[in-house]
Order: sequence, then C-alpha cells, then structure tokens
Amino acid sequence: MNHTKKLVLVGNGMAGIRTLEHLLKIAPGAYDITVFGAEPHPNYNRIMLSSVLAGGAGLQDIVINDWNWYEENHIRLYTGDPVIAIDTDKQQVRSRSGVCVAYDLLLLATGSNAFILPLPGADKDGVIGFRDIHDCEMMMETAKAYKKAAVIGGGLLGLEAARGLLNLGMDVTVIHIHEQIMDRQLDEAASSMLRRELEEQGMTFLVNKRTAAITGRRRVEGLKFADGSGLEADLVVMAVGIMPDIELAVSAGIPVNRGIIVNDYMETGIPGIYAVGECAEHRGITYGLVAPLYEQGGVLAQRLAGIEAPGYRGSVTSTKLKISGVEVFSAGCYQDEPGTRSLRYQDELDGVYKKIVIKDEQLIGAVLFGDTSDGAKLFSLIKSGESVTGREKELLLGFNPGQSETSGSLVLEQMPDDEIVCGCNGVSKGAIGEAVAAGCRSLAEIKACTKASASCGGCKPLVEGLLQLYAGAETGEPVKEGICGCTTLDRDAIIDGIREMGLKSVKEVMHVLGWDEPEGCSKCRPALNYYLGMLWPLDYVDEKESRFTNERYHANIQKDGTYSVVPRIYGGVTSPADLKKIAAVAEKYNVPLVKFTGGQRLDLLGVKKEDLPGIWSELNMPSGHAYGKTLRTVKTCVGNTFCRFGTQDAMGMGIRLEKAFERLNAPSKVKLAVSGCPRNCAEATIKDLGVVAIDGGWGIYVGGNGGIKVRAAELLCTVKTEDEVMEWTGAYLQYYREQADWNERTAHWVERVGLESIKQALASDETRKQLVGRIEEALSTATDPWREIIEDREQLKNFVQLPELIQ
Ligand SMILES: Cc1cc2nc3c(=O)[nH]c(=O)nc-3n(C[C@H](O)[C@H](O)[C@H](O)COP(=O)(O)OP(=O)(O)OC[C@H]3O[C@@H](n4cnc5c(N)ncnc54)[C@H](O)[C@@H]3O)c2cc1C
Ligand SMILES: NC(=O)c1ccc[n+]([C@@H]2O[C@H](COP(=O)([O-])OP(=O)(O)OC[C@H]3O[C@@H](n4cnc5c(N)ncnc54)[C@H](O)[C@@H]3O)[C@@H](O)[C@H]2O)c1
Ligand code: SF4
Ligand code: FES
Repeated sequence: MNHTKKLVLVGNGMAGIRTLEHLLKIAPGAYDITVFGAEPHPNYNRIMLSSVLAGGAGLQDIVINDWNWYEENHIRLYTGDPVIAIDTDKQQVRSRSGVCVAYDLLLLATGSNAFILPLPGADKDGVIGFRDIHDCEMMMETAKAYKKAAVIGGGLLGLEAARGLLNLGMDVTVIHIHEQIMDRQLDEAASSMLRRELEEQGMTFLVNKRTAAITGRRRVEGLKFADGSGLEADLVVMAVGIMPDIELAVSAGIPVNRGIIVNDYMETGIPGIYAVGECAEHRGITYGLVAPLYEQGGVLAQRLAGIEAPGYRGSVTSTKLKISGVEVFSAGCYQDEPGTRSLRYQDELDGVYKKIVIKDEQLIGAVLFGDTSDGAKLFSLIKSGESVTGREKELLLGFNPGQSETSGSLVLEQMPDDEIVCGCNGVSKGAIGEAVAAGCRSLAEIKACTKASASCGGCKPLVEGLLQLYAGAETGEPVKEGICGCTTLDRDAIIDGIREMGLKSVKEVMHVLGWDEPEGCSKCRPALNYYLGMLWPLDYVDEKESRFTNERYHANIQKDGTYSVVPRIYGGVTSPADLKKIAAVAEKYNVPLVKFTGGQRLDLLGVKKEDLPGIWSELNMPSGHAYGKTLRTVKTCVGNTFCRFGTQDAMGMGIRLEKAFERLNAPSKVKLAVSGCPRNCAEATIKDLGVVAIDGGWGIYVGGNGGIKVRAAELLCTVKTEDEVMEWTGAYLQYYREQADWNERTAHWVERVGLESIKQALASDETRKQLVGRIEEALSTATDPWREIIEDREQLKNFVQLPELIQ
C-alpha cells in the first residue's frame, strides 16, 4: 500500500511550478504529484512573451521545465485540460476531459486573466488580451495581414505589447486613460521622459482617452472614444490590468475576496487547500510580478516539507520595463506623500532622471529613467530598511565601488546569502556565489547556469557586481563583461570584430557578432555607431536613429520640451556684429531666456522645435555643439593681449584649438580651456584638456572634470610652441577616441588606464604624427549640422511642416 501523500497542483504556471521545484529540492519524494495545466504547454516563462513578440526570443527559448523534467521528477502532467471542479469533501478534483484525481493536499496556482473591458464590441475578432502563448501567436499572425494596432492601457504590459507590435511592422497607437503613462509605477517627470522616448521609437499616444466602444462587423475596424473621437484599428490589445483567476475556488466554496484569501503560510480557508501566485490574496494584496510569487512559493514549499519557518510577510516590489532602448526602473513607494522626503537628479543632456523617496531615515522608493544601473542596489536598500541618513548623495548620484565605506560593493557584501538577486528567476545571492565557485566567469555563464538575468534583465548590474565581488577578487583582474545586456562582448572584442570582419553598419555588427537583442538598446546602438564612425571615418554614414534626441535635433531638449540654441563663439571671443545677430534673433523668435553658459557661450533657451531651422538660418553661425558627444567649448582668459600677468596669447591659442577640433566626434563630450598664466583664470585644470601658459611655453593638463565628481587634471607634458600644443592635443584626443569606451569622459578614462600609460603611448614623435593624421582624416568629413539641415528638405521635415520651410 502506497502511503505517499497525494499533492495536486492546479495551474502549470510560474508560481505553482516554482513551488514544486523548491519542494523537490528540500523534500524529494515526499509527495505523489499531479499537475493540471489549462494551456497545452509545459511550464514556460510568461515574462519572456514580451521578448518573443518583439523578436528577441523564440517560443522554444522560454520553456522553463520541458516535458522531460516532469517525467524525471515522476510528476503526472495533464496539459490542455483545466480542472473544472473540486470536491472538498471527497478531496478530489475533476478536469474538463473527465479525469478525476484524489488529493491529500491541493495547491491552487491558477494565476490571472487579462482584464477585458466590458465594452460594446469587445467580442469582435481581433480584440485580445496579452497573457499567454496563444495571444502572442495571434498577434504575430495578425501583423502579417494587418497594419493598424491599438493597445488600450499604457502600463507595463501595454507598452511592451506596443513595442513588440512595432517590431512586427504595425503602426501602433497606445490609448491611455490618464495623462501620464505607467502612472502606477512612475512619477510625472519619468513618465514624460518615457513617453518622449517611446514616441521617438515610433509609438503614438492618445492620453486622457476613455474607450467607449469597439466598432466593426465581425472583425474590429476601430475604436470610439467617450469624447466622440475615433481611431481606425485592425487589432485591439487590451492591457488594462489583470483579474486573479478565482472561478474554480469560488465554485468550490473556498473563501475569496479579489483573490483567494490566504494566511502567512499560503493556507486558504479550507484545510489542506493552499493557494500561491497571482490568484492568491495575502493581507489584502494580490501581486502581479513574479518576485513576490516566488517568495510565496518558497514559504509554501517549506510548509509542505514540514519545515518550521517564518511565514510570508508580504513584499515590496520593483519593476523594470522590458523595452530595448529604454531604461526605466521603479520600486516601492515612488510618489511624494506626507512625511516623505524626495530627492531628484535630472540630467537633460543624457536623458537621465533619478528620484529617491525617504521616510524616517529609510529609503522607501525609487524611480530611475535613462540609467537604471543602481536599481537593484537601491531595491536591496529599500528591502533591508536600514538607515540611509548621510548617504543620500551616493544613493542619488550612483554607487561607486571603492569610493566610500558605504559604496556599492559594500551593499553587495552585506547582502544576506538568501536574498533574491534575480526576482524573475528566483536566484539568490548565494546561488550566484555557488555558480562562480563552480567556475562561471562571465554574465553569460552565470545566466546559463542559474538563469539569473535571463528574463527582464533588471538584475544584470547586480549580477555583474556579484561576479566582480566573487570572481574579480579571486583572479585579481576585473571580469570582462558585455557592453550592455544585448551582448556578452566587451568593447575590445567588438572593435576587433568590426575591424577584422570589415563590418560597416550597426545592424551588421549586431547580426554578425550575435547580439541577443536584435534591435539592440540605448546603450549599444549609439556605442556601435560611434565605434563604426571612429574606425571607418571616410566611409561610415552616421546613423542618426542611433543617437540621442539632443544629437538628432542638434539642440538641447529642455524639461518643458523646448530646445536651446548655442551658436559657436570661438574661444568665447565675440563681436558686436554677432551680438547684434543673436539679439535680433532672440527678439524676433521671442526667446524667453538668453544666458551666458559656464563655457563663455550665449545660450538661447526655450526655443520651439519648429523655430530651430529659422533661428539657425538667421544666426548664420556654426553650431556650438552644446548638445553632443563632441568638442563643446574652448574657454579662454584674455591672456597677454590685455592682462598684465599674461605670458602667452590665450585667446589666440584657444581660438586655434577650437577651429581645429570643432565637430569632433568623441566617445563623450570634451571641454577645453586655455589660460594665459598659471593664475589659471580659465580654470583649465578642471577641463578634459587644459592648456596653461608658463614662462616660455605651455603646460598641457588632461583628465580634469568640474562636474559631479570634481577631478583635477594631471600634467601630460610641457611644450614650447603653439604648434606643439596643437600636435599634442590632436594626438591625445585621437588616442582617447580610439581607446576609451563610448560615453566615457576623459576623467574616467585617465583614471581607469592611468596617466602613465597615456604618456608612454604618446611619447614617440612618430606615433603622435600618426594619431594626428587620423584625427585630421576624421575631421575632414565633418560638416556643420545646422547648415546641413537647413539645406536638406528631407531633414527639415523633422522640424517643420513643409509649407513653412525656410529656403
Ligand atoms: C507579457 C507579460 C510580460 C510580463 N513581464 C513580467 C516581468 O517583466 N516581470 C514580472 O515580474 N512579471 C511579469 N509578468 C507577470 C508574470 O508573468 C506573472 O506575475 C506570473 O506569470 C504569474 O504566475 P502565476 O503562476 O501566478 O500565474 P501564471 O503564470 O499565469 O500561471 C497560471 C496557470 O494556471 C493555468 N490555469 C488557470 N486555471 C486553471 C485551471 N482551472 N486548471 C488548470 N490550469 C489552470 C493558466 O492557464 C496558467 O497557465 C508578465 C506577464 C505577461 C503576460
Ligand atoms: N516589465 C514588467 O514587469 C511587466 C511587463 C508586463 C506585464 N507585467 C505585469 O502584468 C500585469 C498586467 O500588466 P498591465 O500593464 O495590464 O497592468 P497595470 O495594472 O500595471 O497597468 C494597466 C494600465 O492601464 C491603464 N488603464 C486602466 N483602464 C484603462 C482604460 N479603460 N483605458 C486605457 N487605459 C486604462 C491604467 O491606468 C494602468 O496604467 C501586471 O501585474 C504587470 O505588473 C509586468
Ligand atoms: S590666467 Fe593669467 S593671463 Fe589669464 S587672465 Fe588670469 S591672470 Fe591674466
Ligand atoms: S530580475 Fe528580471 S531577469 Fe533578473
């Protein structure tokens, strides 16, 4: 007689199977297990459906446990056969096909259903939710025959669906009921930045819109809105939230509210029946993300294994939007509320926004846009609840291992071993440590071994940090990692690949070098665009779509959506004629603010996009490139032309440098300055390259920065003549162009590689001449972008309606 207890799991999804995985580990053979799944598939990673739709993964890639797994673990599996009744007295379940199975313990993990708005016409063909493989396949089929997609709901799911449909070649409109998209995860600033970015990717948004009806005959033809307007659509995807699937529980008399009510041990109101996952309601909360569901699964597995352990207390959640090219992270309480203190950092140039919310000395929430690399560490701090007093700056501006006692590496070191690092796949810090101990030495190997970072990718920085912590220290060498989550190749490998295989476009690089994400992301696309331009200066045609907004519009976008215009003023030396032109333009276009910049330039702020070409044309001055990864300004003092202390002509030197290197395409922005004596009024020693006059010559200083982390420039060399200044500057800048990572400022680069190595590289006359030759070649193809746009009707269309074109 078999005394093994019978466990029946209803729901072959992520939470239920995760619970079984745990249970099999801690109590192998304890139960005779049967699983019923309504879908005709083995257990798969639902999260990855977004990647499947977007073309980043195939259905075969998202299976978590294949058919063999069930067999190997002696699990009886019924797929495509939902349980339709539970007899709680007889303790047995019955499936749609009539299979009856008795249980000692029953586990409900039925997940959720997509919420379909009960609108007139919601039953038409072409109206679907986005929840399972079937929905995904249906969208992919529809995209082959139809063009216009409408996604109702601008939340995580709606936006990921919209991105996928764009990749499938459809025109996509997202209809959102509120003003701000992702209003459940983001504050106003981050939401606006996200919307702008997605609009640039090709999405159209209709906000503050309430859908009233779906029109068409058998198949959907359009939407009608409550305000009387309408939209044509061949496909409507509803992504307005989810409803826990409690139908079966209700029919069995199990107590429910929004979800199936459970206690801290996932027990329902009926003894012997448990619920886990999205269908379960714990302390009044139902969850819609896997991390908390995996936590529930862990607690339940221990309960089923008879292990005494603390119960489930509820979870703080974090989310990351899985759209390549967009970095968005949100965790905990992200809105300002009474008793909370919010700190914000915004960098309009690089499109970065960060906000942290503090209450009673603890970090309780964070929103990151543009740079989410600290997301996982902030999330870890939110969960730990430790005091963050005095660490606000570090939290907001970024963890920097080795900088302080409270640095990022310390956060990782102090993290308990059982803390989950990868929420999507339930991988703990300890498991990463074990993988490294077993020989994993790259993110790809850790991914293959543990599945950490294989889904949303939000944990990649944390996994990389742990890899560095465990393997970096052991080997004494930094671990080489991919330039972003789309590839495992580092910069050097990519550059070698491009060179050796003669690759000539961003797409080709991603294809030939085996990118995981076929479209790349906001990190790798501009980096590849830069590397290709640097390697093939004469042939490569710059890919505008791989550049950031500011570089595409050749103006700095401001927080209210207007732009700023900074004409080039060489060396900061202007003339009455230029000043008159600037004043006339500012008056004519009602420019709200005219301001001197820190680099001695005049900035016209608050300009509307459609006025840009007109202003550029009437200024008739070159672009000051105040927006790009290029030479920005050469600041000068008056030097010996007027100043009684001056020993050299600082203005002349500065103007010569600026005229030689303007329009230079660089890994990051480059600022120069020239001072006429060591009093250094032009602050040359906090610039990327500063030239300071000394008696009978010049000192050239490099690697300075006056930004977030002030760094004093270091002396590269002293020279006698202006020509030598030109040669050393050219050689140094070209060496930086060739060696630095994309987006790496000179200060970081010099710190990383060490000044000595740069001095050595530039020591020989011959090498310097070659470097100068190459920089001149690169500069020979540079044109003035403002003029180029004014003279190109195609490009002008991005700014103004054709009838208004400036000739
Ligand atoms: C496109 C998409 C992207 C997502 N991205 C993320 C993300 O990036 N990060 C994140 O954390 N979360 C994400 N989620 C949410 C995440 O997938 C869910 O939270 C998770 O899958 C829920 O797990 P579950 O086991 O509770 O439910 P499910 O995975 O839905 O599993 C429930 C299963 O039970 C089956 N079932 C229902 N009733 C019965 C029955 N009577 N008999 C038998 N079987 C039944 C269902 O068919 C289903 O297969 C995403 C969801 C979608 C749809
Ligand atoms: N990257 C991720 O973490 C990820 C990705 C996809 C899905 N998910 C999860 O899947 C579940 C479903 O996602 P979701 O985005 O549908 O849910 P959601 O509740 O997060 O968002 C739904 C959005 O639809 C909007 N909305 C509601 N009614 C509307 C209407 N009538 N018209 C237009 N907009 C309306 C809401 O304001 C909300 O912003 C969630 O639990 C989500 O967390 C997570
Ligand atoms: S740096 Fe020297 S030369 Fe230049 S303004 Fe100052 S004192 Fe005069
Ligand atoms: S947290 Fe999503 S893949 Fe790790």
